[in-house]
Amino acid sequence: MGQLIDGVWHDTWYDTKSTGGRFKRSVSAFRNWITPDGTPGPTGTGGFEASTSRYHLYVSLACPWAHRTLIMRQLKGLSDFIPVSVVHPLMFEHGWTLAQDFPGATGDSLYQHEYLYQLYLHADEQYSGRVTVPVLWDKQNQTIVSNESAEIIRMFNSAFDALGATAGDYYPEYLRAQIDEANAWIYDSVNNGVYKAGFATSQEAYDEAVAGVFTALDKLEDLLGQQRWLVGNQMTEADIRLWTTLIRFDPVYVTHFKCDRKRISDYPNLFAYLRDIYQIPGIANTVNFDHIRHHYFCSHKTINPTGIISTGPVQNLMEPHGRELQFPG
Ligand SMILES: N[C@@H](CCC(=O)N[C@@H](CS)C(=O)NCC(=O)O)C(=O)O
Repeated sequence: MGQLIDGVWHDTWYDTKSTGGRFKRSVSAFRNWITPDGTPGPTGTGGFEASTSRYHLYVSLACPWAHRTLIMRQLKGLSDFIPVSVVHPLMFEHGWTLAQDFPGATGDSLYQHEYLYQLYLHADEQYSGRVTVPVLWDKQNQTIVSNESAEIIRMFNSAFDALGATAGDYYPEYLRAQIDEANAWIYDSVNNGVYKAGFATSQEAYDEAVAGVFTALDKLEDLLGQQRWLVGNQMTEADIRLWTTLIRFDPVYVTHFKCDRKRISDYPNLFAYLRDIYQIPGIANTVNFDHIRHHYFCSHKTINPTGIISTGPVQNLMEPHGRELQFPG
């Protein structure tokens, strides 16, 4: 765990001293967009035209933000267009590494970098900031298109459609306002809420964050008892974004991040919704509990110094969920 400052790696944990024990996630630095014709997207510069052979994705299978991009890549049938490199699940003094001594860790097939921070330096040798996954890489210009998962999934959703991506729009025009609204409160209270609880270094910061997590889960339980999906009557990116946190909740966040008032399996609607999405063809293959559990329990030495991995819950994610019958059409 660390960061780059003017192109030099520094091994430092998150600073919560200046924020009253509160964890604040920094803003992603590379914000360009792949578009069908290479024109600029909502942020960044142009020149990143959709292509079937130009882009590459670096992910951690442990990371909920990177997991969003893997799910959208799967749903949109982009696996042949956008190959993936998977980092090692353990993250210590060099940050994410491309070591291969863990099943499923692929190494860096493009440049054989040892550490992910070297990829950031490859893009910008003076880079300052955190070195995070996911990273969407442009092989042609040898640079980072984007390291913001929320924007990468929108590119995957539509930029490759004319090149043969699988049909399906997970950010349809007519639902955008509602999706944006759902994303905003779910990000703050759930996706990032569990991290705020887990990385809090004051009781007050923890109490505030964990209350937010469970107020939001109670609200979601109620909502998902009335409708199959978060927004409208189709699966959207809002579901993908919520789901990558839910799938990690019982196996990790309950114990490791002290989000232990309830488990997802204690919420009937949330647990059925979790299984509904898990059982969509191709989705289960994006989930790797070995990477997830090893990463969190072993890498966060400040909150779990022994590195002991808890025994974990028994969950049957293949149990029928019945939501298609509960919400027909
Ligand atoms: N806003 C980013 C956040 C990505 C992020 O924070 N990834 C974590 C892994 S779960 C990471 O790489 N952390 C390393 C660090 O902060 O040094 C996104 O959604 O893409």
